[in-house]
Amino acid sequence: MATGRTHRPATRSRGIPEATVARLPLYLRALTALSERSVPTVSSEELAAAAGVNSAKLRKDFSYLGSYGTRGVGYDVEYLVYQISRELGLTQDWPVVIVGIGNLGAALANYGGFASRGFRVAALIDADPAMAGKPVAGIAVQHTDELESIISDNGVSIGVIATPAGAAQQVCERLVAAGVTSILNFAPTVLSVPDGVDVRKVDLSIELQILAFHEQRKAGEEAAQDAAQAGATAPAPARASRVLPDAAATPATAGAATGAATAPVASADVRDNQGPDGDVPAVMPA
Ligand SMILES: NC(=O)c1ccc[n+]([C@@H]2O[C@H](COP(=O)([O-])OP(=O)(O)OC[C@H]3O[C@@H](n4cnc5c(N)ncnc54)[C@H](O)[C@@H]3O)[C@@H](O)[C@H]2O)c1
Repeated sequence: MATGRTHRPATRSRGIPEATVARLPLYLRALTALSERSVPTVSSEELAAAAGVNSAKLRKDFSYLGSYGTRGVGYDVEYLVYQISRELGLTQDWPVVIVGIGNLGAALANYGGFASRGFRVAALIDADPAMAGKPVAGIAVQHTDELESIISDNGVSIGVIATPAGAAQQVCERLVAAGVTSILNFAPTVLSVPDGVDVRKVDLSIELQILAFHEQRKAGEEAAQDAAQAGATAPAPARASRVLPDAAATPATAGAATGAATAPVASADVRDNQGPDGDVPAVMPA
């Protein structure tokens, strides 16, 4: 993938930790909002609060970009927008194809946030012949028969998969064979790709499960506080048993929250995506 190695030291693009890269879009979003309000400079504390990150982490992250701010003044908003955009490769146009134009694919196609961040939806592709030629978000859907020529004609390197899980691996293989080297996968399945191909996976049901985990922990903490405030009169074993039933209810809570809020994601999908990670971002490596 073109990342401008000619004008940047290779060590910089390689030396940025993945966790920092994952936070750069958060900084960029906060900085873009400041830029739109014509705010010229921002302190690390203000920017960290706006991005939801701690300020020491932010300063460390920006040191990887070679950006240290000015003491007493802060960071130059416009310059930082440019620096982060360049680091993320957003100073160039990225044509993207979306494959699978059902509920989710159509919603993604209609999302204005891609274009405003440099991702141009070059084509919408679906296997259903009845969809061919139908406009979605102002773009005529094309049949999968044309997938290879669409990729090469538009120089597409990023593909979005929004097909049912069962079709995703085959779609992925066709995309990769046609020249796509980065895939954003919404289908609830793990994709196998050759070396050199990056896959990121989005799973909202996992996010809901993480929220459910925090909800039950908060409930547990509140119960423990109540028990502590109740004081010496209550016997210790009774207090302990008051917290435990909530914790035991966690799996059911997570399942219910997921099923209710993400109707398209079947319960089998949720099981497929449960992993050992304690804190999985909305977009994660596949
Ligand atoms: N990651 C998430 O948070 C999240 C949320 C919602 C849905 N999903 C997943 O996204 C996918 C799509 O969901 P949906 O509700 O839009 O489904 P949908 O049934 O509405 O749409 C799927 C589309 O894919 C097309 N399709 C099927 N096989 C294809 C193939 N081989 N090549 C190209 N197109 C093909 C179908 O014709 C259909 O238009 C599902 O896998 C679902 O589980 C993920």
